[in-house]
Amino acid sequence: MAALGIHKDFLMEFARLEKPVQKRVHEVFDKFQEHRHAGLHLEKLERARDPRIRTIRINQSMRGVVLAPESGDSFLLLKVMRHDDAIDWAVKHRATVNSATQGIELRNDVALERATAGVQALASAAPGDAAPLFAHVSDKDLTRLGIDAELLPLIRHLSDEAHLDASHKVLPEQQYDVLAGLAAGMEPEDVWREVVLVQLEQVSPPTSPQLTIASNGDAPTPSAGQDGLSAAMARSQGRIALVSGSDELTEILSRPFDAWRVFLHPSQRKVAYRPSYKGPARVIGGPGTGKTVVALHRAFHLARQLPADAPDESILLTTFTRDLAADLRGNLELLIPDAQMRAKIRVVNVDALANQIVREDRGAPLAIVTRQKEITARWERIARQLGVDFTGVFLDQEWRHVILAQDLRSPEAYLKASRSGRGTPLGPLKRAQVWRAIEAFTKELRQAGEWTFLQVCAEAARILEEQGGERPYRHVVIDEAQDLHPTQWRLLRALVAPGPDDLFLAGDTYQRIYGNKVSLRSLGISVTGRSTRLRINYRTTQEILTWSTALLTGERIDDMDGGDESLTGYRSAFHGAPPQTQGSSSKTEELAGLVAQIEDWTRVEVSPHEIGVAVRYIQLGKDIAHALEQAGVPATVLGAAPGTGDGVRVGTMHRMKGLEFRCMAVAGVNDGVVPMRGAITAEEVDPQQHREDLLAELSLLFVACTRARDALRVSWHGDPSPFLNMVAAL
Ligand SMILES: Nc1ncnc2c1ncn2[C@@H]1O[C@H](COP(=O)(O)OP(=O)(O)OP(=O)(O)O)[C@@H](O)[C@H]1O
Repeated sequence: MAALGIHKDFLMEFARLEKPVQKRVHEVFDKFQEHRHAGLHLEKLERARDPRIRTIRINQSMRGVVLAPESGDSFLLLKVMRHDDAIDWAVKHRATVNSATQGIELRNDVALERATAGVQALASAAPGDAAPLFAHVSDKDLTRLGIDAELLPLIRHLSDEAHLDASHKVLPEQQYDVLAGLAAGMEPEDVWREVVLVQLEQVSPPTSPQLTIASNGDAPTPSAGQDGLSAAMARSQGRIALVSGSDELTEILSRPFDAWRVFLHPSQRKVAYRPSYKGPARVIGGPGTGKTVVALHRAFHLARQLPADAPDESILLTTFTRDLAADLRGNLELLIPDAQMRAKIRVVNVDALANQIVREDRGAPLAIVTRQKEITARWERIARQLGVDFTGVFLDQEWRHVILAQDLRSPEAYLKASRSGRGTPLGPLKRAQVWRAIEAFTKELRQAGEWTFLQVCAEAARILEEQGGERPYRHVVIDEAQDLHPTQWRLLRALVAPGPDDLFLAGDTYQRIYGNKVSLRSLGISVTGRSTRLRINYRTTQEILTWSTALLTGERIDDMDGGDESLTGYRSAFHGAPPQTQGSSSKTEELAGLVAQIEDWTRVEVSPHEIGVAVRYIQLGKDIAHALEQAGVPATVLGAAPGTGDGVRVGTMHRMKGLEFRCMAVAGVNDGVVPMRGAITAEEVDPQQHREDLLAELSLLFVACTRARDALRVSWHGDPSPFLNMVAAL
């Protein structure tokens, strides 16, 4: 049986080709099963380091590079390039099999030899005092992790991480992954488990999306009878997609930019396509590590596992906001072209779902009080009327973080409740006063027929619990889990019966921006032993990641499960320019500099819609959009009154959550604005809440900065935000 593999690089290069050339590439490889027998015109090259690497004519100027062994029926599309570049690439490269994972790796022999000679010459000319980067790892361990003897002379001379990064291009990718893990401080045993074993475990995956994208059928698994190349291709998931036929080739090539549909990293695939979890499971990881991608694939996997008679919308895929839910819906369409299969998954944000449950129960629409300012003002008025000495902010926080969070329904329950997480102790008398204020506040809402969002969630959970019986969903998949309030968790818990594959969560507590802290265990959701961390960032360059991570260094962040989170070991798959920081003396000057930068970006072929601008408050965003429009650059303010929807996307930092942009500017990062003075509880009111609020503001800046793919610019006018002190030394 002929097998065709597509290397990730091939798809990336294909994506950048003009449409007619793409069409031609498609024609050349379409019906590859028949062609192979008829003999694809694969040309051998003289002087090639690897005689199995051949080229094929696409058109006058472009050639494909293909790995095609002498015997056997399989071939692998490696590159598609301009004629001379393709020949040059093809003669210098060699395909080998990694000794640990048995997957295919590619190496540029010529560059590798040159780099090795270079470091050796340098080391003998100027021997340094410092220990080499991998002095602590034995040859035996390196070999066990798949580092081959040929590479050791180079690796043993690497002096630091920057040196390793500089060698990235000449190292075979799997071996680089191993070395990057060791350089980040991981023990060889951890690298074995997280980098090598995940790959080995997938030698015979039960099913994989790359094989089922078009057919949704089961994947052929490599067997001993197939030739070595096809087995090695199957062991290279994450880099090579196996294609089962012409339809599947068409499907993959139809959306080449969306590589996440096809190429999951083994660590992502392992989580998403695990046949079953005994109970709630979750994926964690820093920004851009593909948590949303994994959540989408998990939903797909669960949909495929449903029994044939399962009704539509048996699975819920949910998240925090309506905008994020809309993004998930769009991406699900890309991942699952089959509309019938897609119909098994309902995508809706938690609040909208809660609203629907309560609305249907009452038979009437609900009036929701959405504006936080109005809610605080009501608390202030009630405190005055009752003559109690609490601020509106304090009462609102006590209601949300203690009473609603623990679902306290009586003054007795509140009197006994733990208030851990709150910084001001409250004796019985004070608690009685708070309870009176809460009764007055909720009574007023009830009489006006009004609700807050959290009340709606609490009510929806209560309705489901009281109904008992069958739960509305078989599986619930949750993205941006770090921001959900305990009330929302109680609703999610009530939506699905406890059992295998009930809940699947994706989240990152470093990105918590709404101050909703939870302990999953206390909510009856135990993920112990079913939590996996992703470490490779696919969005942001290493330079932007290092800079942004420094903002949060030293902060203690919980992991929602009784432990602490850590940012160690994260790394990016790309490199680029370091972030720029720019201070100005006035707002006018800052805006002029920002507009000039955006104009520069658009001059180097970045489309306006690939540029994002994040600000802490919307008015500044409107001013920036206005300044851009005046300079002739189209701009849209996200979430504002309907505009054209084109151009540079300008929005609040909150609104940027979950989005990404090729070039990102974070503007107005001034003292007093970031953190926003009004959003921070005074230390005298509640010292613990004060710290939590500061942390949420810091996370907000972190979220905004990590939306950048290639370029990040952070600017301010007047005094810079004190948060920037943490990165000033970088
Ligand atoms: N295996 C992959 N191959 C190629 N691209 C990937 C892969 N995994 C993720 N990506 C891409 O990386 C980017 C980040 O992915 P995603 O949004 O899922 O990350 P995330 O962890 O949810 O990020 P955040 O927490 O910052 O919102 C997206 O553009 C996604 O398409």
